Amino acid sequence: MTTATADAVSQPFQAEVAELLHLMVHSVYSETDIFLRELISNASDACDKLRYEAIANPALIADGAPPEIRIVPDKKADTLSVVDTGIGMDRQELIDHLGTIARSGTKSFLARLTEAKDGAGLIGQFGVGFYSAFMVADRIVVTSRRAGAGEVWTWTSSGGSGFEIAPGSEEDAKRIARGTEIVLHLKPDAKKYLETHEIERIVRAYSDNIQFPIQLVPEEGEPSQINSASALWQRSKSELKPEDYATAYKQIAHAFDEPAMTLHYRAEGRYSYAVLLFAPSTKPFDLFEPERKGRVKLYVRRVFITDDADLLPAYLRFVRGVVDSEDLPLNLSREMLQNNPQLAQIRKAVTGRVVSELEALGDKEPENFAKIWEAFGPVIKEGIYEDFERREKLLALSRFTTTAGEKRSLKQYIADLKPNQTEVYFLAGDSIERLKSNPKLESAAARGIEVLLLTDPVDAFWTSAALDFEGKPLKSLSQGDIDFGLVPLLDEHKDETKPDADEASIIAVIKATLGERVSDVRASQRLTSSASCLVAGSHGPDRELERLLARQNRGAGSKPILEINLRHPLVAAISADNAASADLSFLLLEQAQILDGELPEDPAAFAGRLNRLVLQGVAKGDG
Ligand SMILES: Nc1ncnc2c1ncn2[C@@H]1O[C@H](COP(=O)(O)OP(=O)(O)OP(=O)(O)O)[C@@H](O)[C@H]1O
Repeated sequence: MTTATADAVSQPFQAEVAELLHLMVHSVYSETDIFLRELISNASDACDKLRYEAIANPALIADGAPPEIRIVPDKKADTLSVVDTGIGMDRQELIDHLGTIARSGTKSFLARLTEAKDGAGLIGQFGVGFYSAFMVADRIVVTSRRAGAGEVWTWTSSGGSGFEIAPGSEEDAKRIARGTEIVLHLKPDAKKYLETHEIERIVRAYSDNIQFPIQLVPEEGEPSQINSASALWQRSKSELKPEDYATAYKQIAHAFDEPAMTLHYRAEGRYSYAVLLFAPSTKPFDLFEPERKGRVKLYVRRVFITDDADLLPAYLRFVRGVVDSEDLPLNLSREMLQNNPQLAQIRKAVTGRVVSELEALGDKEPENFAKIWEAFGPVIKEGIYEDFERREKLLALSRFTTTAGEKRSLKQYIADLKPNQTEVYFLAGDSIERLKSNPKLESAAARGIEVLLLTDPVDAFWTSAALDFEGKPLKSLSQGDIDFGLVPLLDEHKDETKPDADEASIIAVIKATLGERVSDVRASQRLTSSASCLVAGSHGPDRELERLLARQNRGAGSKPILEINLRHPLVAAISADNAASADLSFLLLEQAQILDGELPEDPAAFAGRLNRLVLQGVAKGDG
C-alpha cells in the first residue's frame, strides 16, 4: 500500500526489513561502529560500479570529478553524512535497494539473530549493510542522483515500518551532481561519531583499504584524506604486516573473524595478475545455500569488474578475496566471463594454488588448518567427487575422525596400516557415537584395523566414487565382501576358526523366512560378537547413500544383504525343526536395521516377536 502527499510517497518496508530494523533498534549490540564500515563499503561499491559502467559509457564521468567518498560530521545539527560520487540510485533503485533484502536465507538468518547473543558478528556474516545505520540514527535521509540522470530523489525513514520517497529539492540537485548522500540524524547516545578522532579510528580499523580516497570534512579547517586508498594486493608482501592483511580481509570479506589462511602472490608470465585470497576461520550463515556460489572479486587493472566470475570452483566457495588481472579487457561481457580462455587459465591456476596452499597449511599450521576444516571440511569434500583432477590432493588434505583418533589424515592412516592390510576402510552413518557401536566394526577392531567414521551428508556421495589413496582402495565396511583373513588378530588366541553350525541349512531357513526383504543371506566376515548386520552388494551404492537418497525421495533403494554371525547362539539356534526359527530370522534382520539407525518395517510385529521370544526364555527359566 502506498500513500501520496503532494510529491512524497510513503512505502512500507518488506516484512523482513521491518523485522530486522526492530531487532536492530531493540537489541544492544556492542559493536555499533560497523555502521560506518558498511556505509563506506556501499559507497566504495557505488564508485566501483561507476568506473565499470563508464567503460561502456564514458559520458557518465565526463565531468572529470573522480569517484570519492566524503564523511561530514555536523555537531550543530547532530548529523553525520557519508557522501559518494559513485553510481547513485534512481527512484526505483532507492525503493528496491533500501526497502527490501533480496538475499536468500534472510528468514532463517533473522530467526538466528533473534536468538543469538553475538548479534554484531551475525550481522557481519549476513552483511545487513545499510540497515545497520539504524543502530546509531533515528532518522536517515538518503539523497541520490543516478549517474547521467537529470533527477535527484530523496528517501527518508525513521526506521519503523516504512519510508518516504520524494523528488529532491532544487538545492539537493545543485549539491549532488552525481552519487549518493546519506545523512544520519544521530541518536543521543551515538554522538561520539561526530568526533573526528573516532571517525579516523574506525576508518583506519575497517576501511583503510578502500581504493577510493575517503575525505574527512571537519567543521573547521581543510578536508583531509584519512585512508591509504591503495589496492593492498598490488603492494609487495615485504611491506605488509599480518595486521594489514587482517584489516584487508575484514574489509574485502565484510567479516568479523580473523582469516585462518592468507594467500598473496603475483603471477607473472603469459598472463599477469595479483591474487589476494583469504580462508575465513568461521562459517558464514549461507554456506549451504543451493546456489553454492563463490564471491571472489575480479578486478582488471584495479577496476572492479564482478564478483560473479566463478573464479574458484563451488567447493572453494568459502574463500574470499580478489584477483586483479593486468591483461584482460575491461569490457568483459557475460559470455566472455564464461568462455574467455585467459580467465579459464587463471581459474585453473588459482584453484590449484589454493588447494596446494591448504595442503601445506595442514602440515605447517595445523591449528589454523583445523579451523578451516572444522568450518568448511564438508564443503571441501564436495570437491573429491567434483574435481577429478585434484582428487588425490583433496583426499590428502582431508581430515577424519577414525576409530584411532581425531583429525587423522589418510597419510597417517596409510603409515599405520596393519600387516597385510591393503585397503582403507570407512563406515558412514549419522553420528560418531552410533558408528562406534556398529557391529560392522567388530572384526576390524579385533585386528586393530583403523576405520574412518564418516558422518557428514556429503560423505555418502564422495565415497560412492571408486577411490584410492596412494594405491590403496577406499572400501566401505557396509558394502560388498570383506576379507580380513590375512590380517592377524590382536588376540591370537581368539577363536576365528570355522564354527560347527550348519551354515547351509541355517541360511536356507532364514532365506525362506525373509524372502524378498533381503537380496541375500551370507555368513559374515565382519562380525565377532553381534549376531547380524546389513550390507550393500559390491556393485550398488553404499547403505548410507541409499538412506540419504531415500530420505530425499530419490532412488527406490535396492535390497540389502543380511550377514549373520554363525558363532552367535541366536544364529546357531536356527534350524528347520525349531519352531522359533521364523521369529529368530526376523529378529536378526530387525536388530540389524535398528543398529543402522533404521526402524523395522513393522515395529508392532517386531515388538510382538521380541515378546514371544523373551516369554519363551522366561518360561524355560521358570521351569
Ligand atoms: N551509496 C550507495 N550508492 C549506490 N547504491 C547504494 C548505496 N548504498 C546502498 N546502495 C544499494 O543498496 C543495496 C543494499 O545495500 P545494503 O548495504 O543493504 O546491502 P549490500 O551492500 O547489497 O549487501 P552487503 O552488505 O552484503 O554487501 C546495495 O546493493 C546497493 O545496490
